[in-house]
Amino acid sequence: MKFVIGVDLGTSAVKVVLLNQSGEIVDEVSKEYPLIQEKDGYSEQNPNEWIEKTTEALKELVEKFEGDVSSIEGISFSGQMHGLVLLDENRQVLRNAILWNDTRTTEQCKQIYQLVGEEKLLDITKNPALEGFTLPKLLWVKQYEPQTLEKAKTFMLPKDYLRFKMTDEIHMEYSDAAGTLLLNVAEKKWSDEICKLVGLDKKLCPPLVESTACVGTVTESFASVTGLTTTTKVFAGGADNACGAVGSSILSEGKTLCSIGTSGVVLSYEETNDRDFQGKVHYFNHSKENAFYTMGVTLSAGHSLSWFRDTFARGEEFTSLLDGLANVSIGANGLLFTPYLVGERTPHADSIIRGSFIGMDASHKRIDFARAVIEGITFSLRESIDIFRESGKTIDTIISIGGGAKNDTWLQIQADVFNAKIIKLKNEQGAAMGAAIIAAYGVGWYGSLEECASDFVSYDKTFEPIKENVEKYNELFNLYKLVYANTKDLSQGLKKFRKM
Ligand SMILES: Nc1ncnc2c1ncn2[C@@H]1O[C@H](COP(=O)(O)OP(=O)(O)O)[C@@H](O)[C@H]1O
Ligand SMILES: O=C(CO)[C@@H](O)[C@H](O)COP(=O)(O)O
Repeated sequence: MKFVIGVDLGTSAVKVVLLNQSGEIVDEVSKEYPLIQEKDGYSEQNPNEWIEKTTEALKELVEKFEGDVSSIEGISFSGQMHGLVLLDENRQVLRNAILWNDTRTTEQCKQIYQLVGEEKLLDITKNPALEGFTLPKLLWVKQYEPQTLEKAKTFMLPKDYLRFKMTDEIHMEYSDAAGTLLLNVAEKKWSDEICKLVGLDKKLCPPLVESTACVGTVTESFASVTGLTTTTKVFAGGADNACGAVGSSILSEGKTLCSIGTSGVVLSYEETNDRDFQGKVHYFNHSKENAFYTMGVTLSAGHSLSWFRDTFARGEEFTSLLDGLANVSIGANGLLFTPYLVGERTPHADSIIRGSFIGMDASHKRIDFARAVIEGITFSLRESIDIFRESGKTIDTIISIGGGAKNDTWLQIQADVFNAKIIKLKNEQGAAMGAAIIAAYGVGWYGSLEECASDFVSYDKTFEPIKENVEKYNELFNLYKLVYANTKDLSQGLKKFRKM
């Protein structure tokens, strides 16, 4: 039997999965790491912690593996998007990585519009300037830590840095490069024009490759600490959402994905690069060559639930926190939650807005709050679905993955709020699975990602929308949408009282 490994470098943890040639997950190991949030809007991680935890996870996986390690033919990656990693000329990390959910860069987003122009930016990158993307972070470092940028030789994204530490090779692949705001998405090359207009040296941009490209083999030093062999081929991999799409077989037109990890996304496959969503949703290169996807992003999806647990039920498992969720009626007994814990992206690109519970009543119990959090996250994702529906897409079936797909009641809530059939996969780890599929295709087990995904991805259960629930949720959703407009000024006023 032969094997491949998929590594998903998430925001809350790294997950490594060992897959056999029949597409079965033989083993998986996960290691958590923290977010560093020193100030309001800041969100960083230490890249060396990613390496440490991934090394530990791979070592554990290999130690438990009973077969011949050289039968692990390939390894590939999925990673949290947009995070800025800066390396000096000795390939050493210059500062903590600034992550996708860090919103300190509102000023730099405005600068990008002034320097590039909104129309040109959309034309070249297919996306608006959002705080989470990488270019605003580069400009923030240029403005506030100029000595760091002067020392920088190259910038990287999280999983590309991890792959570099395994192979000694520096690359970036298209699906993640698309989230930097420096890539000409349609032409698949770094944009000279944007680099010039914003005053960044294009030499900072690493060489570009396809997600499925073999970029080397595991180095001797990495093999010696993990137990892997130096014959294992390393494939570039993809952005976590692109890999989530591969790992859920979202590889043809008409397919929709909902992924609830730390962030939450609703993603739709696009065959071409010429649809016009006026920047209302992100438009990125897929991990499948010359394909694309559009997506709406809720910044704090799973994060809202983990924040709620860590703040009010520290140490409890999600399963116990959510015990009794199904017994709380729709609308959490009159409680609404908006998940704007670190600001929002879709449909409100707003770094200042913050979350709220509306309708607190003396009778509310902790489980009502938990239900309100889950419903609020789901309403937020419904706003992305509505953008897609308004553009003419039919969304009647959605594959749901990520930590949020672990709870069946939440999956039924998704079916009722989205008014669509929800499919749960046998393995909710779509992104790690996607990475493993890229490796399986890369080593030649299959002739295409589609063939591999159709063999490896299998459905577990489906959740049909219940008409009566859909109607109740439609009414609640209309109230939910009013909360943003009514709390926008309040959030602005409270800004100066936040942790600076
Ligand atoms: N048993 C569970 N029930 C409901 N939600 C869960 C459960 N386990 C995890 N989650 C949610 O999933 C999130 C983590 O999802 P994951 O896909 O692992 O994230 P990431 O890829 O960002 O690291 C948690 O923040 C939590 O909200
Ligand atoms: O910023 C985005 C997408 O644009 C996020 O989706 C990140 O890619 C993080 O993903 P998770 O850790 O939540 O999976």
